Amino acid sequence: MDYSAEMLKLGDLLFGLFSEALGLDPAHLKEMGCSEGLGIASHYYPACPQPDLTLGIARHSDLGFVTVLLQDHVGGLQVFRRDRWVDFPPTPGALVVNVGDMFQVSFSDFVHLISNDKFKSVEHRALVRSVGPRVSVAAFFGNEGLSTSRIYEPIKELLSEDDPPKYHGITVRDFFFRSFQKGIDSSSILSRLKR
Ligand SMILES: O=C(O)CCC(=O)C(=O)O
Ligand SMILES: [Fe+2]
Repeated sequence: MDYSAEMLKLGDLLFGLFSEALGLDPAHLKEMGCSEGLGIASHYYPACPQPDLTLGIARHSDLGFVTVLLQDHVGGLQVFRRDRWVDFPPTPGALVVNVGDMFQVSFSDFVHLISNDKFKSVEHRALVRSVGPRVSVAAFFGNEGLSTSRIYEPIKELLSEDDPPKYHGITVRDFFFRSFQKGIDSSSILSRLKR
């Protein structure tokens, strides 16, 4: 409960900063409901005797607006960048966002969509290790439980004649539904919402 409450505060702060980074009013993304629908998933990856034969979590990008991930010291998270998998090693005490031990923020498919490609969602996966267990805690903003009929589409203020909308709008619920139909480890549903 405490963790969720702190995450909600962090969410307000982050979405304020992301709004400003997009050149929008600081309250813009919060007013769109982006900091709502918090879902928290805790992962437990046991030590694996043959880590080369499996994965902790397969390649994917997160679906909601933003994910804040807390990971322990074991490591295993990888991010897909410039056509290769890059380790995202835990740095004890390092603050990527100014809270807790080791936080990192990844943009999810929905922020990708509403920002019209200005923020890009990041594909990632987690390996397993022969040492462990490894524990991580992912806080997802814009979780499937966000039951609103609101259609999320590229933000009008970010569009121009030279920068037309790249995606069709969709509700959070439909977005999750269609993504779960396709399963993890296949191309993002964003490609199917392209105009
Ligand atoms: O455990 C990790 O490092 C990644 C977890 C993750 O990607 C997720 O929960 O979406
Ligand atoms: Fe993820």
